[in-house]
Amino acid sequence: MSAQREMKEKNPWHKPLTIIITVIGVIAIVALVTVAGLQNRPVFQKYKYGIVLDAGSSHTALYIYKWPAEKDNNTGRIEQKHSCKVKGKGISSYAAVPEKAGTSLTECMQEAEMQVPAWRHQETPLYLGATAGMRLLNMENKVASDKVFEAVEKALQRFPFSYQGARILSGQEEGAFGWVTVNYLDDRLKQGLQTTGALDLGGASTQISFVPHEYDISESPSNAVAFQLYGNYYNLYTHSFLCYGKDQALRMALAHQTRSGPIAISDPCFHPDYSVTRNYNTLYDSPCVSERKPKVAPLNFTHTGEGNFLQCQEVIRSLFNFKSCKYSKCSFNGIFQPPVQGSFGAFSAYYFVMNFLNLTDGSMSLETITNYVANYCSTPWDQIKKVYPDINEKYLAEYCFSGTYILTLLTEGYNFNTETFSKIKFIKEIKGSDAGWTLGYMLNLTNMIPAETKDSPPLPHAGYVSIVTVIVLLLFILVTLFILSFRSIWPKCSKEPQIV
Ligand SMILES: Nc1ncnc2c1ncn2[C@@H]1O[C@H](COP(=O)(O)OP(=O)(O)OP(=O)(O)O)[C@@H](O)[C@H]1O
Repeated sequence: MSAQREMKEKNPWHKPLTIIITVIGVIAIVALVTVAGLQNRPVFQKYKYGIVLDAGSSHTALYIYKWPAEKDNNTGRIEQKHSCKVKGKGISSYAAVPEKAGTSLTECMQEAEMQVPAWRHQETPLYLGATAGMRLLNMENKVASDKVFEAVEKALQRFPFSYQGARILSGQEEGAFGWVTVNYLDDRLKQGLQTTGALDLGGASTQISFVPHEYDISESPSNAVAFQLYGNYYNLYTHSFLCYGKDQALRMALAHQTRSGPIAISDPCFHPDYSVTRNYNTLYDSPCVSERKPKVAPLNFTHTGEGNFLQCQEVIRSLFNFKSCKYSKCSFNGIFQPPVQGSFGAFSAYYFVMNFLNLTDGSMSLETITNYVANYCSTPWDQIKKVYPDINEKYLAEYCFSGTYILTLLTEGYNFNTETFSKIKFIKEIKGSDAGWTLGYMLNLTNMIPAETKDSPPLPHAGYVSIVTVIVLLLFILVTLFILSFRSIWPKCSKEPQIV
């Protein structure tokens, strides 16, 4: 009782001051936390956009990408917002009527106008990249190729976007940008993780790209691409085989079988009972086979199926030259290739074909997959048509060839074995964005991947609020202690101490 009394005597202002400090403190904390919370709440997300047209040999596709506007400085995550498949064939097929190459793009471009907010149109970059179809047309007929580009440019410039040009990508660019796309979408570049290789099977060319172990780039400099991304260095091996996309490979396989100009062939890569009439001129109308056209041949030949996987592999093997290699190691046709290494993402036709055959599971061994394809090939054509009535008949007829081609290319061409094959994932997209070269191409042209700076992500909202709260609490305690330590010089309160 007397101790309490003593306290009161010593701290006559003790109680009111404590209450005032507490009230002010609580108000300050509530105010600060509220302000911190409200201020840091993400504002209505605004996006920027970029458009890339992939003018492939078989068709053209339009991709729209978007990224948060406030993170324009290399830190925002870019994702695919929309894609549009242009109706009809690839732009190279319009060599005889170039204007149609331009008009064919109209529908998808109109879709892009709807997809990108109007107030962003003028600042949205628009690119067109052409791949193997135009590479072949350019080799075959440069004038026709230029005319197609002229028509395409004219058509694209009519739209309100920021047109950045149309050009043919080199095979090396196609391979390297496909690799960038896969690793960017997987977040491997930013985090400096081990990268994934990229396998792309188009209609007219195919690409393989990966970062090999102990890679001596001087052995074949034309296959090396050096990158510095997010502060990490990569020595990428990449090669593009022109004419080894699945459509041109099929042409080569048919050319091999019709080299003597027969009136009919029995093809092991097509189903038993399959039979169509094909035209010699149409078959040999490609730089991939034109030189092999038989001197004497009828107008047409009958193409019938046999459905024999092993014999089909024999035909496909004849498309690869394994004889000459001036390097320490080659894939085929005398092209340098270090041993395949690590995991791979296989996309485009690799995915279309393996997905149709139900072989994208990942748990299936190479042997199981091979047996499945062999069994599929031997199934009669009538039966196949009955089981898959809704599948495009051209694709359906070719899955036996395509499946066999994929397995032969991977195992005998690139030297994947049972173990390394199991590290291939057949993919269409990653986190909602299609796998392919287009995203990597745009990232490069818009400088969206910094070479040096490592990204340090901003503090998440909850972390920010917690830190502000802790700082406020600490400040509050500090101020209280400070005030209390000066209590002896604090002016006396109105009430005189009562001495009882
Ligand atoms: N659902 C499908 N089933 C089977 N094949 C398909 C399917 N869809 C597309 N294809 C074929 O897959 C191949 C690859 O298609 P993709 O669009 O990747 O090639 P591209 O870009 O036209 O060719 P390139 O890259 O060589 O210029 C083409 O031959 C195409 O016709």
